[in-house]
Amino acid sequence: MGFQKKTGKGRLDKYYHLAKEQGYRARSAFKLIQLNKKYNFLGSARALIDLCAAPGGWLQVAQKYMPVKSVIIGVDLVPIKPIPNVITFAEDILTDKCRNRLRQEMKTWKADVVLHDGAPNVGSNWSHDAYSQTELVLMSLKLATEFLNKGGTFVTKVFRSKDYNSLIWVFNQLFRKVEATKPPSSRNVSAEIFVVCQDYIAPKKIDPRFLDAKYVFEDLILNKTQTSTDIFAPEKKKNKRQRDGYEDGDYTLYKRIDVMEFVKSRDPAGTLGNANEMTFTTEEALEVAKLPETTEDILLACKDLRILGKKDFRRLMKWRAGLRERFQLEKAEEKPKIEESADEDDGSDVEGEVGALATEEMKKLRKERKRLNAKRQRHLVKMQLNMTTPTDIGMEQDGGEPLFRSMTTASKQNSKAYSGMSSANMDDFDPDVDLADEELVELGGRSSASDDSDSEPEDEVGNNAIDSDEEQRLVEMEGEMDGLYSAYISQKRERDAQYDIKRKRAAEEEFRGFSDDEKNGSKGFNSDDSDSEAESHYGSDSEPEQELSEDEEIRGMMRNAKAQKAAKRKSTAKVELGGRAAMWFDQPIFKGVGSVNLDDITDDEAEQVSGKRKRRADDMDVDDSGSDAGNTASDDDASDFEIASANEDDGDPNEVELKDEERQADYDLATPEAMTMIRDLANRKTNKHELIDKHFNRYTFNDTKGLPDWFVDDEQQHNKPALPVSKEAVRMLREKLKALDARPIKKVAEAKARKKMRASKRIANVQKKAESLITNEDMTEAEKARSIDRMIKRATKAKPKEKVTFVVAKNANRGLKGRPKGVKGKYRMVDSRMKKDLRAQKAKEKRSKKNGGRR
Ligand SMILES: C[S@@+](CC[C@H](N)C(=O)[O-])C[C@H]1O[C@@H](n2cnc3c(N)ncnc32)[C@H](O)[C@@H]1O
Repeated sequence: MGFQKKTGKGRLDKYYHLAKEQGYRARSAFKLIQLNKKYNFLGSARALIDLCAAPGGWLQVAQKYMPVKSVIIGVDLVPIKPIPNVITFAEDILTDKCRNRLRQEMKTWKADVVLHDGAPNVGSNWSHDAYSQTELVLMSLKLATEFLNKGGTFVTKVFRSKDYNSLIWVFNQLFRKVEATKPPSSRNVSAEIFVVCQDYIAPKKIDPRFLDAKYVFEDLILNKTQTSTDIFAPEKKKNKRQRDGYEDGDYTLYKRIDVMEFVKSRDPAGTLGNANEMTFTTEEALEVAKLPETTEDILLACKDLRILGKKDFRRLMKWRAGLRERFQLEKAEEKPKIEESADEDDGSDVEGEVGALATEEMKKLRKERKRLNAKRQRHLVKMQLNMTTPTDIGMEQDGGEPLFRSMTTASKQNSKAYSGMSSANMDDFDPDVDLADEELVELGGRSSASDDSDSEPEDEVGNNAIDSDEEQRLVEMEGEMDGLYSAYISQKRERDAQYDIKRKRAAEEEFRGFSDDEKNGSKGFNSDDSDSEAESHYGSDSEPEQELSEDEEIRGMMRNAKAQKAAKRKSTAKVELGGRAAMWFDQPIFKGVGSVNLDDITDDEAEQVSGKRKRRADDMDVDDSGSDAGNTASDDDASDFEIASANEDDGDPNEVELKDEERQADYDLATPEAMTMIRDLANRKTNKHELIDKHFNRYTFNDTKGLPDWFVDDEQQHNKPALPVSKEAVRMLREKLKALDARPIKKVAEAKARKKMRASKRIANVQKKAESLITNEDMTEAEKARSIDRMIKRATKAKPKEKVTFVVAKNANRGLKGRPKGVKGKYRMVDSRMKKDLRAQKAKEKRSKKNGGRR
């Protein structure tokens, strides 16, 4: 489908093109442009050091935006192609050699700005890269403390990783203002964040531990109860520093899991929410892939777990349930418990006796309950057949135990059996296994069939009960699915940095730093909407504890989800500190560090260049968040799948200003091109990014300045890319049009409706008359039938067309206004010519009929 430009990072986006057009060596140049636009640190700077500067994009920007004759020094591992008025050299910034060289170049000067955009040469070992990056940041900070003027600015790139908070804390010790932000030119998929540290304090003495990686990163311990935090407060679970990549705290990596991980997981919703793709790699998984139940839809859903709609989610859960049964996972998980209880029985003799007595007692109790349950089942059925009333049942309750409470509980238990998501399988039911009360009730219908004491034929009764239970189960399952789905959504959101960025962009049109969010009490993350949403899902928290059976997986999953939610609510990135760090972290300056937010900046720079360009593809974006999400609804709600609007992504002011009607027009699916795009999006043959990419061509950034208006208009009208059109889309559109054509025009439809109404009135009249006729005892049946027949004929007989009298407008009738004398009924004024013509035409028609149609 069309052309696709791909690079290692996924695509060549508009900033790539912009950079090319403006002669920047790297697209990253726009990051500095946008950062400077917000913080304006280049305009007044007289000396700047760029650490990790190759190929020199940032140096070019610095040279352009700083006053002439400023000192600009760039260093990188690799040599940098010369830039006028910029000093560059190749060194490793981690070495003393580099520091000495910098001292040499700076002489007595101090820098106003130190930049650091370093990134280790990314290899396959992500954890190593993330670690190296953090080291680079700390080293560049070290260099900054040496070379920066008091009041100077340090700009650094950091990755969202476990060490993020620690770094921010250190920055806060040395600078008066620290803000984390993500310029629009930084890809959302990238884990990078830029931290702008302003107003260097320049303390006389700096505690060396501030800049010591071992000290800075090892002292943080996260509160154990915290299971998840926002994307800026990644969790840490161990006292020791974990250099194992982003698994715990960072949610930006593309994560693949094997399907069996999902199948075996006790928290399938969380597992789905945490991953991007499920693959069939293990032996078991390959076997699963061959199964007939592993349908095309399942495979598709596995491919992109980020856009699972409710339907897909449900499908995956059911598929998982089937697989768990196939692999007998439920039984496997249950067995140890049974064995355990057997072990417990091997106690001392006294314990054995007590145990035996208890067992005896239990048996009696169970028998009694079985009997009771059977009775209740019968009553239920009777009630369903209107043979009794609910009060009858209530009267028969033993010990005031409410029947319906038990039934509800039972059905709750049943729901797991129905959904196949847990261990209780009706077919596997063994009456000898020690059952929970609710389970007894649940299976009452069945067990009573084998209970001799209740000799009544109960097969039917049992079935009916099961049917009604099944209905309940269905409802329950739906409820639980909703809960699980929302757990999946919230897990996904937590992980999904993109979501937060989009949300922020939608909420804020301005490029602002995280200090604004601090003002909001870090509302953005800690009191995430999803929480309240989740609360509503788990609003039934008031359910009595006992109703939660230990072994149920669904309940387990629900509990997990609840716990996650609860922890998330509490998770204001509560950090527990060890040693002296606790004191430091208590300082007011550290407040809010745990709640750093990403910000977005407007994309004016891009707009300037791109002029009036319109990206129709962006407008084609579908926003489900009518679901979750917007998407949020969309999201939230998930919409079934989420493609954020172009505005959210790009902050394109032109598009923000689009009027509703214009949008309407752009969203119209009246063209086969639009229909093709939407179909491809919906069928996941393409995605938003591909669509956007496809709409960039070599004319995209053509400057229209200075061109005559007629030319620009002409271009706008005719210079459009030829969009792909699929046969299917054309067919659908044609059908749509056909259906439209088939509709009668309004006036005809109204006339037909009037006719119909008149006819139905006549029929109603006839009916009335017929009724009175039937009760007439003076008439014989034959007479009645005849007169009804007549009435019907009269009512349905079409009225003869009223004759139209033609009046020739001559003599007294010439120029007459109003009805001519002596003419009754419909009339029409004609001149003599017309009358003759009509007569001639009629004669002609008559003749041609006589001659068999020949003239
Ligand atoms: C993203 S690029 C910088 C791009 C630059 N800001 C620009 O606009 O052109 C990251 C650079 O960091 C450099 N780098 C990584 N580790 C380094 C180190 N230890 N010392 C110096 N440079 C390093 C890499 O060579 C790479 O050129």
